[in-house]
Amino acid sequence: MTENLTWEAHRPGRIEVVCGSMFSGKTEELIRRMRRAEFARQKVEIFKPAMDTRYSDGDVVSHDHHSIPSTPISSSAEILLMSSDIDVVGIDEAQFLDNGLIEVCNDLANRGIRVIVAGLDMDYKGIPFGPIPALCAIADDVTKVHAICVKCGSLAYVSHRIVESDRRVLLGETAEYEPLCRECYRKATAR
Ligand SMILES: Nc1ncnc2c1ncn2[C@@H]1O[C@H](COP(=O)(O)OP(=O)(O)O)[C@@H](O)[C@H]1O
Ligand SMILES: Cc1cn([C@H]2C[C@H](O)[C@@H](COP(=O)(O)O)O2)c(=O)[nH]c1=O
Ligand SMILES: [Zn+2]
Repeated sequence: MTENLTWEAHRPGRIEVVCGSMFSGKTEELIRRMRRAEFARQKVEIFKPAMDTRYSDGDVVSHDHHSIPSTPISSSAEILLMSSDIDVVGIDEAQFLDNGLIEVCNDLANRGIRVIVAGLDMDYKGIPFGPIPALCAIADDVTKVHAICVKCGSLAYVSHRIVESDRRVLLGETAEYEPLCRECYRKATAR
């Protein structure tokens, strides 16, 4: 774990990215970091794309049903408008937000705000997803988390879609996706 453990005491602006496949623990890790910031009496605000209505309209909810209140947004620019006077900004499901998010996160960090972004690094085809790759490039810290491959038990690296659809955005959970390792994904998608 490369989280900066001295952050609570010093409060430099920074960008942290938590990325990985579905079920890898991104949301749990985001909630953990936000709760620790609250214990440190930091003012926190969590955002998520309004279109992510999977478990709740308002809360960020993990697959294990841990939750934290959030503000749904339709565009990354709304984060800037709502972050004055905030110490720590959290953003979940950031792969669904527009590329303006990269500049927004930079602006916030340059103002001294700690920004924690969680999102899918790749879509179901294994292609880098939305603003996440660029955010990894400019981040001060990147944590890649891993689910367990449901076929063989090794570390998963990608989310395999198990329903018929070639839309990039398709909300879902275990009925629609399974985390697989490279080898099992290759076998599952071989024609
Ligand atoms: N194959 C799996 N590997 C690891 N965790 C899984 C798996 N399937 C379900 N889970 C559950 O998902 C939880 C992580 O949920 P969450 O933080 O919402 O992940 P993410 O945001 O990365 O999709 C784990 O604590 C575990 O209870
Ligand atoms: C791979 C992939 C996923 N999605 C959707 C499915 C879920 O609603 C979210 C990911 O949520 P999680 O917290 O990471 O489990 O994204 C998608 O729309 N397209 C994809 O390719
Ligand atoms: Zn496997």
